[in-house]
Amino acid sequence: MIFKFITQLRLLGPSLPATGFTTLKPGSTICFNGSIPVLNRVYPSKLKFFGLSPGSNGKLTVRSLSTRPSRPRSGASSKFTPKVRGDVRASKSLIEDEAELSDWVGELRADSFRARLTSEDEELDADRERNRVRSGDRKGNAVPVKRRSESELDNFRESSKREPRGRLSDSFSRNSRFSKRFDSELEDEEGDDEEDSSRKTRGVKREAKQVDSWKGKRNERGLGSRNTGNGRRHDLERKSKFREEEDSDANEEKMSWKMKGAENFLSEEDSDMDDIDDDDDDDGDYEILRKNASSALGLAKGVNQTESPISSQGKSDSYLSETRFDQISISPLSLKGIKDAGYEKMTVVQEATLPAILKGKDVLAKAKTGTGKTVAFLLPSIEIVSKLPPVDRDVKRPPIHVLVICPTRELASQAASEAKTLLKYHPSIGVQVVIGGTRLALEQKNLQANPCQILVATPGRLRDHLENTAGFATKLMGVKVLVLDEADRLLDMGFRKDIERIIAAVPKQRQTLLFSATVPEEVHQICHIALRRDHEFINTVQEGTGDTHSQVRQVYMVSPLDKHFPLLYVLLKEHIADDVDYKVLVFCTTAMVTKLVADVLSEMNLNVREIHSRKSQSYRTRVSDEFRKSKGLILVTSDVSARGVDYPDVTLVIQVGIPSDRQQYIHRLGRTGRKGKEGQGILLLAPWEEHFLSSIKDLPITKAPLPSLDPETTKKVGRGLSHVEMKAKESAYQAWLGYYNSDKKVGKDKYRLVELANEFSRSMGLDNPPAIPKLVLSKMGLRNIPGLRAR
Ligand SMILES: Nc1ncnc2c1ncn2[C@@H]1O[C@H](COP(=O)(O)OP(=O)(O)OP(=O)(O)O)[C@@H](O)[C@H]1O
Repeated sequence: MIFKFITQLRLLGPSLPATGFTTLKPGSTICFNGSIPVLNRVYPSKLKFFGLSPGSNGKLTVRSLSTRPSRPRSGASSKFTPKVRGDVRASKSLIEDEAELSDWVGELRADSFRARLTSEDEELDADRERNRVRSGDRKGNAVPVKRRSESELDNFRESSKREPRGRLSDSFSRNSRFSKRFDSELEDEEGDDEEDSSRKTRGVKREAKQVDSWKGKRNERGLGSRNTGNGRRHDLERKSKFREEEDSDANEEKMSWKMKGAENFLSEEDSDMDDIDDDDDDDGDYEILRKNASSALGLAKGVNQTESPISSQGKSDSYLSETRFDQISISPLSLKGIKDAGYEKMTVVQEATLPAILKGKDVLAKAKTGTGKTVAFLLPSIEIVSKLPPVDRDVKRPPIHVLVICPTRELASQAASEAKTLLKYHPSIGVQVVIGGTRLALEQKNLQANPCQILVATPGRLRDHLENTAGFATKLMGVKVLVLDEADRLLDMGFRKDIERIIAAVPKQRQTLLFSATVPEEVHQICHIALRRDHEFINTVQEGTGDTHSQVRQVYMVSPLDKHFPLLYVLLKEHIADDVDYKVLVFCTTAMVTKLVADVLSEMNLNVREIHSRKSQSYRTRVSDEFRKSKGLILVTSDVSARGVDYPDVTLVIQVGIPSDRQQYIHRLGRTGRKGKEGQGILLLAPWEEHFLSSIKDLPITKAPLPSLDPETTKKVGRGLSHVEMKAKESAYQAWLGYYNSDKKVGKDKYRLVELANEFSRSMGLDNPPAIPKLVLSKMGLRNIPGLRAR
């Protein structure tokens, strides 16, 4: 009774001691005899502050919000502590040089060793992981943000007028953020890979003739046109669109298909390195998924399972809030920029995060893909900069006030361009972008000539500037706001070293904002390296709605590898026949496999572009811009396009092979269904890849039957494959082997792995698998495995 009284008092007044809470453990529930609904309504943020989530039963669940460095915990979460670094599996990324290669192999060996000696531990870990997943821990949810009530909004509007803008809270004495160092040996993703291109001009012409027979089959698999409602038909009269000659800027692109010993053997920079997510094979879970197959068929047959209201134009407005930008207190200059950008209402995540950011809080925000997170962190950052005293023109090294880090070059460029839009009427605030793949010297010159208060960067290139650009470190000492976009990606092992280096280079007294559509539990464990202890976790994904959009229909198909090329072709043809405005992304496991798939589809006369890390930055930018503006185009891509890239109106996302983890699946799928629009997603797996499904079992993905393949199609695809260069096949084979070798499940049994790789080789039309340099084989831990050819 006394305890109840103290805690209730504490909730009503933060100045009172909360002694009772310190004794509570996460997961405990507290009963408040019916007062919780009232407390939650009146003091939701206070409940959240104490890590308390109100349950449907009127009880509170204690959830620790402390992100202090803690002792290593058991289970998957412990992977984020340095002591158990060895648990991190080898990178799936391209390993470019010998040094990286040795690091990678070091990890690999350690893994193989563990695989042999610690199977018991692994079982234990798997059990813990399963328990964690069952208890819903994986979602890492704090209190989901609901739409603000009018009274709450009024308070927000009022307080936003009262709060001095741009005040950076510096009243927190931070614990040393870097009391621990993490010694990941994995190298960064954004290497300035000098690259490539096959100069080959594919001379691809879109087929004008469409195959009507496919249309009838589409609805059986729930992949009907998004325009079905409008009864849109393919326009047979539409003129063929010729693909641009790819070698128009051939001078800029260098041939990268030189086999450079070991350099060329693995996957690539952009295949995901992370090891956050465990895909434990859980037969029980998978059984549930199987049982859901009936609903899968329901979905496949076009049953509308949509939860959010979709308008007749196939668009849901649920990502928008009721608050208009002109109702909140932001500078007139920003408001003008917003109006020009065409934004009227705030999106839910913008409405939820703006007040906290403007109050100076550190924020970790989770919101679904395509719901306006970029503006959510840019707008308040601009407001903060606009309230700072102007920098004296004579200052030799004008400070950078806002530093935004993005994991890929495309994303960084996109964020910078969004910032430019918002800054249209702020002539005194400059924005610049520094990304890999461009000349460092040119960027140095630009930074010198056009000082900027807002800098958007990829981690590797920023580090480069820190180390090589005179005065750059001094400029970073002016940072007031640090943003990590796609925070979970930036905090995983692939980027950790760079991010730690960057955090060490900016002042401790700053505000930090972490945004992503996926915030796995591990991020809560590790975010203390960037965030203050009292940060707010703002989760706009409502409990029970899942991390993907309900208006995006998701299906998976399972078929032997040798059918994947013909199936992919048929699925694309069907979609093209369905939707004259088709815009498709095909995600592949590695850069070299991406190139192979693009080559095959081009040979089949589909209108295809490719984008991956082995392409020059100028090529990547050009293709990305083209795809953004186009309709009637297929972009075959590696994970360089998985996160954040905002291509409007993507109609279909196909993922071929297992994504590196659950997060990557969600982000890739999130390229469609943006801004409330409808979309479709297909995951094409081989039977031995089905274990991945257990990691996405909470998502509304259902099994769809395979389209039938007539012999003519299979022959046609075979002919297409036979025209693809042998080198492309060799590189794809090696990359494929590298990718699956690092998969926890598939790579465990090396004998089986080689059998599967050779199945992949046969699927490319090769009788014998390509030979692989001995050095490469030994680095991969695959020497003397029967079935491999060494050279
Ligand atoms: N208030 C708004 N009203 C309408 N459109 C908006 C608004 N804010 C942002 N947008 C637009 O929404 C689209 C998606 O925004 P953005 O790319 O920031 O999404 P995101 O949540 O960061 O997605 P992802 O998780 O994939 O990175 C962009 O085209 C952006 O211009």
